[in-house]
Amino acid sequence: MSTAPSPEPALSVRDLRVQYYTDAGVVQAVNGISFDLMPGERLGLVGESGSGKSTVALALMRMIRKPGRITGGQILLNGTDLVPLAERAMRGIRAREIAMIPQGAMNSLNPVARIEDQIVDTLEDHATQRVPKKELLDRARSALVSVGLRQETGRMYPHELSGGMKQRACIAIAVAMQPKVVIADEPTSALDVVVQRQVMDTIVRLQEEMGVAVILIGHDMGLMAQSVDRLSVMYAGKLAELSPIRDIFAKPLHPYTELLIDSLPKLEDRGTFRGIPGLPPSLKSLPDGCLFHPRCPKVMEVCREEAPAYREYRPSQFAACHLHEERHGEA
Ligand SMILES: Nc1ncnc2c1ncn2[C@@H]1O[C@H](COP(=O)(O)OP(=O)(O)OP(=O)(O)O)[C@@H](O)[C@H]1O
Repeated sequence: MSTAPSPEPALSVRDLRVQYYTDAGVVQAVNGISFDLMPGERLGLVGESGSGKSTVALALMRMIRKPGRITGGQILLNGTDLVPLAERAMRGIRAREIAMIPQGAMNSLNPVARIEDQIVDTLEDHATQRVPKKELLDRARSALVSVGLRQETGRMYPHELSGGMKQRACIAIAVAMQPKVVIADEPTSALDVVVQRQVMDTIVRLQEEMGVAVILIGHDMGLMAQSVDRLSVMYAGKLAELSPIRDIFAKPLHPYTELLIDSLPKLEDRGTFRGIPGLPPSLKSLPDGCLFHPRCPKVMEVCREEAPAYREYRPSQFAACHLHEERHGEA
């Protein structure tokens, strides 16, 4: 029996660490995370506010600024580790190979420039050779059409666009260079639910048409459920779990994932809100053992002392939890 070789990941992240050196102490924002993003995959990244999601996104783009620094790990894109790359080399990769729709992007559009000119600027900034303006404009306009906007939208200024249109314009800017990896940091926040769905559908459709690999960052597991192939759950700068979307809802490995799923609003318990008791730890002084142990309903003695390893406990399901370590030992 022959098995087809599995494709090379579009992006491989290994033991990535980022710290912010603030006057109040060192913030350990990303504490050693590892994952592979496969070509054409949609990978979700959820977690509470402050769990380090945006820091991961910025690190992957090599855009961490002072007082922050990548303190360890590898980011492998087409076999090249981006971490030690000189900024000059990185400039040739950003937008062309890996692009980001930053958090709040739609409010950072230049208010005095037409939308198509903003796309042309990005294309010009990252072009390796001089391209005639007419061709750049054509590419900008087709990027707008690809995100479901009319070509004429390109002649408009940001204030003439609705929130959903502005966010689509930002997506057009990110995909105009046809990168292999796109990171969308909370692309639907500040939009109403109907427009959220439309923007998410646009990202999914574009991903399918372009075959690009996408990392979607957000809070809303429900919205993610309908849009991603696999979901990763971040807690206090680490990955608690990464599983295919069906498995994560059907049989989550990590108690934190279970609690996140339980806290999703359900029709049958209208009016009640089930939150997760307690607060995440301060990233300036992390607890010993498992970072989730002070809030974990299934805490065991070992969880207070030893950090659990992040492993593949079931086929394609990764987690860091001693509950499975025991079973692992028995197996
Ligand atoms: N420029 C900075 N300087 C100092 N600390 C920072 C900086 N940026 C982020 N942090 C800290 O790093 C930690 C992770 O922040 P990050 O923004 O990555 O989290 P997040 O999960 O994206 O949160 P949110 O969902 O609210 O965007 C937080 O404790 C935050 O206060």
